[in-house]
Amino acid sequence: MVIKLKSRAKINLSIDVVGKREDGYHLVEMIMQSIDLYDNIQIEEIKEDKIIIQSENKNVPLDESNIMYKAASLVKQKFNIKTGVKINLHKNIPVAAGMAGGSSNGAAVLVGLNNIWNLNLREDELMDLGLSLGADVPFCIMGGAALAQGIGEKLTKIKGLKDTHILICKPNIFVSTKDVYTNLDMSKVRKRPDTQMLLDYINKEDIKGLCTNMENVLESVTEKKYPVISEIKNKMIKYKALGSMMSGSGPTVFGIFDDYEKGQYAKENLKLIHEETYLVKPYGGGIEIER
Ligand SMILES: C[C@@](CO)(OP(=O)(O)O)[C@H](O)COP(=O)(O)OP(=O)(O)OC[C@H]1O[C@@H](n2ccc(N)nc2=O)[C@H](O)[C@@H]1O
Ligand SMILES: Nc1ncnc2c1ncn2[C@@H]1O[C@H](COP(=O)(O)OP(=O)(O)O)[C@@H](O)[C@H]1O
Repeated sequence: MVIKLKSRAKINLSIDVVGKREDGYHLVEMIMQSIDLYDNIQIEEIKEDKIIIQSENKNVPLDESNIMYKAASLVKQKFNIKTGVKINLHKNIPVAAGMAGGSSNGAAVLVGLNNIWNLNLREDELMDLGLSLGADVPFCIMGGAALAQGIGEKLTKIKGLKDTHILICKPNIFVSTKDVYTNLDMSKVRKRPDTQMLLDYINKEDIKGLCTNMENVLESVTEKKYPVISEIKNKMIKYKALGSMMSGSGPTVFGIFDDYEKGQYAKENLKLIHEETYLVKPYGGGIEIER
């Protein structure tokens, strides 16, 4: 059996850190939004008891460290499955970018194998399984838009963005999420988000209110190290984005536009310098099985 999936990226419309767990993981409050930028994944069942990962993207590991390998291995062990899978990944989501590309790929493999091996796991069971692969994996399974708490796994669905255009721009640097959290010093954070106020703006569809008040405390680490992030944010505003911010641990910067033409103009200009620039729409779902 062969199954094809769309594995979608996310952006964070806000990130606050409200505490730290004993194991070093940070307690967060984040507003998550799926976007219609996706990787294509094909999973094929094979007779041998093996997990084979293939990708044409040179930045993606093909060994046991690939989160898709970890997801398949977890399912095989938990359900004592003796056949294997060949997984092919076509990457469109920038790698190590703050857009949960890897987490989304892991989520897609869980959803795909649930289908291939008729495991009949409910979405909440898949999300519990996904948490052991990474803090953002449960959200990637659910998709749409959510308030994320805990370490990112306590999810409350929210309405999310609709009629906006989101310009994604990833400068050619690679950021480690672990390093960013490790170097975070909350006393150096200039401004923290008022999460409830942002949720109210989203609920009222007041995109301007959202855009002028979005904050990501992780910018204090990544933006300081890489000035190119501030440069892209300034350009987004110059090209008439309603607001611009870094996503996740970075380095991707996004800008929100209410007008397609303005977004397109900004894209054409930013793409001259930063190859990985995409104009996308918010998306209301998570992983999608292609029939
Ligand atoms: C920052 C965020 C915002 O959505 O996204 P990305 O930048 O990765 O896209 C997430 O919190 C990233 O989630 P995710 O990338 O799944 O994290 P994991 O793989 O579980 O953890 C990677 C490392 O980040 C740190 N980590 C992660 C999540 C969290 N709430 N606190 C942490 O301190 C831990 O040090 C961990 O070793
Ligand atoms: N399927 C995968 N796709 C992308 N990166 C992966 C994957 N599996 C493991 N990785 C590793 O995870 C790291 C973080 O990648 P990624 O998930 O794209 O970052 P982020 O969550 O910041 O967007 C990469 O540097 C890469 O080595």
